[in-house]
Amino acid sequence: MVDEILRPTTPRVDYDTLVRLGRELLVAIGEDPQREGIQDTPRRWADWWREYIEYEPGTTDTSFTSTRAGQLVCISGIRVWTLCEHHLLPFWCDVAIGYLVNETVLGLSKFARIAHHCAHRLQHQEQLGQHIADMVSQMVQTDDVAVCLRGEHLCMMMRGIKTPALITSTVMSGAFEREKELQSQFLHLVAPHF
Ligand SMILES: Nc1nc2c(ncn2[C@@H]2O[C@H](COP(=O)(O)OP(=O)(O)OP(=O)(O)O)[C@@H](O)[C@H]2O)c(=O)[nH]1
Repeated sequence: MVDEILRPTTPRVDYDTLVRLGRELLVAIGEDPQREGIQDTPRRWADWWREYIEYEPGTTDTSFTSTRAGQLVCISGIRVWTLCEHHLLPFWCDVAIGYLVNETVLGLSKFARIAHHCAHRLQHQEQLGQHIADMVSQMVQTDDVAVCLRGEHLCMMMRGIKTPALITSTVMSGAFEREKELQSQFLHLVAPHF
């Protein structure tokens, strides 16, 4: 299973510690954890971390035998939310994935499951793109994989430089790296979603 290769086991949170840290966080920012309205906030905060970290993507590897190799398949418009590893603030990314069919055709929903699976960790955008490309590549058993991401980072929007900005990154492997025409075709086909 590819999931096991890229991420040996689903990580587990230390829930009780998270609840305690949630309480300490409130105190550290000058709040009274006993104040009405935030008494359950440490528990909710721990729940959110658990939901995020212990995310289960479901089955990601249903595949079929291809009748003919060479088709370009693109899946775009997948939106994921993830967390910037520098500031622990969210960023969203719209994800487009393309591959040249070899012998294996992956179930269409699995591309979105893979993208969400890869999103549920701390990282930066370039890592997210590479994780998705690596996992898709193993699933479809070819290096001919392209991934394009466009994202907006709260660590740039609501703090620091405080500017809206869209960040686009790409991963081009195999034929997508070698053949500029194929690369352009992929980017043209997924462009309406960006
Ligand atoms: N390449 C890349 N950089 C990121 C990503 N997310 C956050 N960063 C950047 O990580 C850098 C961290 O820089 P530091 O100078 O250590 O931290 P900082 O003082 O909070 O930086 P500012 O955001 O400029 O205020 C910043 O430039 C962020 O914009 C990402 O997904 N990819």
